[in-house]
Amino acid sequence: MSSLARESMSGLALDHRPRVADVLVPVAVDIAYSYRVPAGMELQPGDFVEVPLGTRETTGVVWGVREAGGGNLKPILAKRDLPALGAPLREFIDWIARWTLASRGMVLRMGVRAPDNAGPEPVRIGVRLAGWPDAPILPRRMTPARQRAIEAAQGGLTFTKAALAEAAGCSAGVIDTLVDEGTMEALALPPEPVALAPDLDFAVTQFEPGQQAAADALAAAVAEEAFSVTLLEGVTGAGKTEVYFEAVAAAVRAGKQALILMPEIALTGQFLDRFAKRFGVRPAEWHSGVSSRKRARIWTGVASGEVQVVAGARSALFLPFAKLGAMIIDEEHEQAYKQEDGVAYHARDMAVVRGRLEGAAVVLASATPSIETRVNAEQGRYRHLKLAARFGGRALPELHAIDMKAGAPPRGKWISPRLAATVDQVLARGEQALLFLNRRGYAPLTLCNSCGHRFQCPNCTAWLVEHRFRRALMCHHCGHVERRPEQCPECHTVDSLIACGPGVERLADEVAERFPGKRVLVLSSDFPGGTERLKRELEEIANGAFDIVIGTQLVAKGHNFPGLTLVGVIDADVGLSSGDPRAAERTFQMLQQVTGRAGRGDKPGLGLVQTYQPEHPVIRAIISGDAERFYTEETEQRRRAGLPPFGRLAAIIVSGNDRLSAESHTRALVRAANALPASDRWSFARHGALPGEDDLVLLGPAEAPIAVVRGRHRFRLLVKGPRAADMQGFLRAVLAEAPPERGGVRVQIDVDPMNFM
Ligand SMILES: Nc1ncnc2c1ncn2[C@@H]1O[C@H](COP(=O)(O)OP(=O)(O)OP(=O)(O)O)[C@@H](O)[C@H]1O
Ligand SMILES: [Zn+2]
Repeated sequence: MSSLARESMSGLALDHRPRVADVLVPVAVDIAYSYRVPAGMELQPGDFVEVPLGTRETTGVVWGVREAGGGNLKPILAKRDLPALGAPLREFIDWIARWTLASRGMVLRMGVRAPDNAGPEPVRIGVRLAGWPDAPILPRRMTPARQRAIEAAQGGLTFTKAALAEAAGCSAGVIDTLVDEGTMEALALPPEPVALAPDLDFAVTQFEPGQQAAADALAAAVAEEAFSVTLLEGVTGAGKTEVYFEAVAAAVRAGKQALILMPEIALTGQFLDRFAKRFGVRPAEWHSGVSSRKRARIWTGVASGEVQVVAGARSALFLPFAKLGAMIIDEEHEQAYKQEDGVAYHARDMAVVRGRLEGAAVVLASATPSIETRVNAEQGRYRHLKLAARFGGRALPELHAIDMKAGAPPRGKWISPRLAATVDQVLARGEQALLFLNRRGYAPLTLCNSCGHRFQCPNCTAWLVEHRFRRALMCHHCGHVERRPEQCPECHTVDSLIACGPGVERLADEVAERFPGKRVLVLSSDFPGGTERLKRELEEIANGAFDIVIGTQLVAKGHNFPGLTLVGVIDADVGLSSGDPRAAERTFQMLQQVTGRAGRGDKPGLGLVQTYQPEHPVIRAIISGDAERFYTEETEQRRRAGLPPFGRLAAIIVSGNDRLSAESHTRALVRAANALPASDRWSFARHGALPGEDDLVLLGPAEAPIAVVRGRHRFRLLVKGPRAADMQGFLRAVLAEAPPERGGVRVQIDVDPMNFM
């Protein structure tokens, strides 16, 4: 007789039928494990439970409850006091796992890490005058500081110690003494709310007619309280942020929640302030820089509906919204939305999925939408709103190409005479210039002048990048760091090492030499001080504290620097020749975004683009300002090549401790694909056969362009096929048919890959 039956017979159980719960646990397994539900425990799908897992215990989420004989299943240990995961979020987790081929447990992990990090709330201590107002207790000895503290506390209000010390202009020690003396009393304060309710009428934006129409359309979409996707496309500086704030307002007005996803949330101090300017308070912030305790509280607040607006990085997509009304994906074209390690998912695409499951309005905002999103809008799957002009009658920057074949700077210099002369003019007018170079460090390659030795990473197929600031040679792929030696390790010649090519640090040397006495800032993500430093620096740029800013792509994203009138692109050709199918699109977006930083204030902007290929279609499209033409041509090329969004791609990346094991497993995968029986869900062009229009094709194996990363040898396969093919079904079948991964071999699947390295 099972123990459950015994319990039932003894009359302990409220429910007499034995029940089994299928519980998903946050580890790398796809199936939900079955556990016996102890008598008397009420469980619903979505409930958090404590379960035994091997030799340990873990928190899992109930995926289903069935009536069945529990047999000798292990029992659920306890039900946790956490808000249950709603059905749409559970479905979302299943959906992502199916789409990415990740295990459901790993996807769940992304959604439930937060509440478990909740340590006990730190107790906040407040102080106030004891005996106020009738029976004050004065300290035995009065000092001016004590006097000020007592005066500041008049009225009987409760202050935090720090706030009172600041108001009184005294140290916290003075307050402590007053508490010891009995003059003040200390008491525990309730925890600070994680986010205050936005005030929809705090500062209503006065829109221009075009903006107003777009804002109304977004508000109407949210008011439908049904799933929709709208592309909000507007030139740089058009006021997209202000406009989509009205979608947020509409959601809150309807008693619902809003999520704003941003590609680089850690850098968006400016954004949070703008939100506060419109709504009086900042939204809840969600990213890796937020303390885990605070995240745990936001998680709970989002689940209860108390937190109404969240601005966050892609992981915010897994928050347990109680009633999601609107989702904004800002800078939807950004590659940062694609997560590459662990579960390989694209947050923009998954946001659309979540929006559908939640019945929410999704807004994709960008000045340079991805081809995928553009096509969806053109084909009517998405609504399309356009803001064609900058706010306040400001003009888009005037753009010119500088042909470096004709007007190149001397060797070892990167700023052409024409760009330098224009910087002089801009600075003379008291305006700011931005020099953009998307290369961190001092120089991308170091070599020996005497024997030609090149410094390569010991773990990766990559040159070491010199970082002079840190006096080191660094690998940008694995983080390997070594000292830059005095002599060549190969031929031992002293002082023979030379830097090849420019990085932002080297450009800074040239700027210091060419523009002496100017205030120059190099903005790069790898300087010490991290996000806090960057935030401050971005603010200072906006306040005009620098004349020349040198920066990587960090400066290109969404910032508003009113005094900046000139953007000089040092090397527009950098990304054009890579083998990436999105190379043209990315370069176009990058150049459009960075030149879009110019002239956002009262004065007109100018963009100068240094290039060796002024005739290249991407460069021509940028300079002419004919974005439509670029989109049309690029879309047509994708269509002809059967590339996304007209066809689908998936990458299979096989890595191993040595080249041979990685390569032979890759070949085994190819054999497995060729050995698959025919299916009615896909057709596969077997090796040697001419692929038909509806066939999936397997390209490769090819050694990855960066063949070794972190000591692991990598091979790639690319599956390409029509939109309608069941790509995931095919991938699953191949993996099932292939031999098991042995000897340190690992297979990663990347559906809709953005990275081909
Ligand atoms: N209706 C308005 N009233 C007052 N200020 C506005 C209005 N619309 C836009 N602005 C201001 O214009 C500037 C540009 O707007 P915003 O940054 O939203 O543009 P954007 O379209 O997001 O540009 P980008 O794509 O370059 O990030 C901001 O300083 C913003 O506050
Ligand atoms: Zn490396």
